[in-house]
Amino acid sequence: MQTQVIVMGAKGRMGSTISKLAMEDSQLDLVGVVEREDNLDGLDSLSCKVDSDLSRILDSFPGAVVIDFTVPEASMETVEKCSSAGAAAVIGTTGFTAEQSQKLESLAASTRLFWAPNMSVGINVLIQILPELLKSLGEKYDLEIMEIHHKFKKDAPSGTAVKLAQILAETKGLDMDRHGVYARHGIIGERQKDEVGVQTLRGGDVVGEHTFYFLGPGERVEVTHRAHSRETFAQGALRAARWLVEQKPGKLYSMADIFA
Ligand SMILES: NC(=O)C1=CN([C@@H]2O[C@H](COP(=O)(O)OP(=O)(O)OC[C@H]3O[C@@H](n4cnc5c(N)ncnc54)[C@H](OP(=O)(O)O)[C@@H]3O)[C@@H](O)[C@H]2O)C=CC1
Ligand SMILES: O=C(O)C1=N[C@H](C(=O)O)C[C@H](O)C1
Repeated sequence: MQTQVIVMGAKGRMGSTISKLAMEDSQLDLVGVVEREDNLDGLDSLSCKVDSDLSRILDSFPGAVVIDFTVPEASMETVEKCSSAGAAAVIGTTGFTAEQSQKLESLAASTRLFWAPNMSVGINVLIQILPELLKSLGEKYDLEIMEIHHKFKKDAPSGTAVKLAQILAETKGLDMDRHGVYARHGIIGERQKDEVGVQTLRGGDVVGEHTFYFLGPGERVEVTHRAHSRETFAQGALRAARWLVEQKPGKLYSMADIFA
């Protein structure tokens, strides 16, 4: 039985990649794509329903999984529509406010919802193992994170850096709301022991690069993840869609649930 998928933002960098791979996946049926009213041309090659209104497509395919890698305000609208229609949603969008994230958590009680800021295997394996590395290194090792992305990226720091910074900060007994340092400039004085620095670089066509620095006495450990193609994220999103369709509402699922 094929899993029906609907892709939001089908002309976007991620939406177009996900649509392409969905068409090539024998376990999936790309039944619809959504783009803005004034941007619907050139999508006929996808051989599926093309519309500017998700609800109209969901009327035809109520059992579909909606995949949304767009912008926060659009993704929130997607989730609301899926919740009303009883459809499942895989969200890859980053840059949500705290309120929007809370809304996703609350809607997940009654809607099959999946959100991950990075759907590559590599980053999600690092989410599992970096806390243990940091614990093993001990409290003398300062934590800093740097991320590099293409010049078109609208949010900063990346959702990946935000998520891993919080996880690793908590491993050190810290909290990014209090201990996060996102810019350093001028006479800043000595680095405090309880700082966690997150630095952002933007330029070129970098798909996504994250380096985690563990800086200790006389040595440092650096762990870098480099995404070479958006297909790594798209394959993760399609894997999540195949998995989510079999789940029940109850929590905001993430890649850790698939890896479990
Ligand atoms: N979780 C993960 O693994 C990954 C997450 N991402 C995240 O996915 C998101 C999208 O990234 P990317 O594909 O590079 O971005 P793009 O800008 O290439 O695509 C965004 C899409 O959203 C659409 N869009 C923008 N604004 C609106 C709106 N107000 N209403 C409806 N649709 C809208 C755009 O449509 P239009 O073309 O008409 O403007 C476009 O199709 C980002 O948040 C990024 O961080 C990216 C890669 C991996
Ligand atoms: O905007 C992107 O491109 C990416 N965004 C995600 C993030 O913000 O972490 C994931 C990936 O790094 C690519």
